[in-house]
Amino acid sequence: MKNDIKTTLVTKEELEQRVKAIGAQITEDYRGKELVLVGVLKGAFMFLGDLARSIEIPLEVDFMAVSSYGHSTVSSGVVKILKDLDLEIEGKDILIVEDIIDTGLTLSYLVNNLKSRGASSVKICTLLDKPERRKVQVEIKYKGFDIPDEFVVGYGIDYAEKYRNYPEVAVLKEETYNK
Ligand SMILES: O=P(O)(O)OC[C@H]1O[C@H](OP(=O)(O)OP(=O)(O)O)[C@H](O)[C@@H]1O
Ligand code: HPA
Ligand SMILES: [Mg+2]
Repeated sequence: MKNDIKTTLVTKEELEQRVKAIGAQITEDYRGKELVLVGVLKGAFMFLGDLARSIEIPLEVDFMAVSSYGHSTVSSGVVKILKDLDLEIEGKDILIVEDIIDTGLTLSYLVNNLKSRGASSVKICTLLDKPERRKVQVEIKYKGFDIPDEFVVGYGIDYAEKYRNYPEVAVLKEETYNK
C-alpha cells in the first residue's frame, strides 16, 4: 500500500492532536445538549470513531450513507440516500461528521434534509476541507485541516473503495489511478 502513496498531507500525529482538540471544543459547546453525531458513511467512520472517544459528554451516534462519487474522482452532483438514520432527531442537536468537503454538494443536501426533520440545530464537523473546489457554500462549525485541490485517500477516505485503512491523509501516485 505504501508503494502507491506519492505524498502525505496530514500525518498520524497531526490527526491525533487535531481530533483531540476538536473533541474538547465539542465537549464544551454541547454540554447540557442532546448531541447526536451523524456520521456520513463510509468515509467518516474512522474520524467519527476517534472523535467520539475524545468527546466527554453523553451522546448518540447514527449514520447516513449518501453517494455522489461512486467509483469516480469527480462528483456526479446528484446526491442519493443509500442508508437513512435509525434515530428520530426532532429536538436533538445534530453534528454531522464528515471526512471531507469538496464541492459542498453532499453536505448542503444533508444539512437541509436534517433541518427539515425538526432538529434543534444542525452543524457540520469536517476533518478536511478543499475550499478551492466549492460549488455551494456550507457553514462549517468545526474543521480539522484545509488541504489543496488534490484527490486524497486514507483515514477513512477511499479511491474506488480502497486505501480507507491507510493511517494518514495522503495523495496517490498518478500511475495508481490507472491500475
Ligand atoms: O463535497 P462533495 O463534493 O459532495 O464531496 C464530499 C463527499 O464525497 C465523499 O464521499 P463518497 O461519495 O466518495 O462516499 P464514501 O464516503 O463512501 O467514499 C466524501 O466522503 C464526502 O462525503
Ligand atoms: O479527495 C477526495 N478523495 C476521496 N474522495 C473524495 N470525495 C471528495 N473529495 C475526495
Ligand atoms: Mg468515496
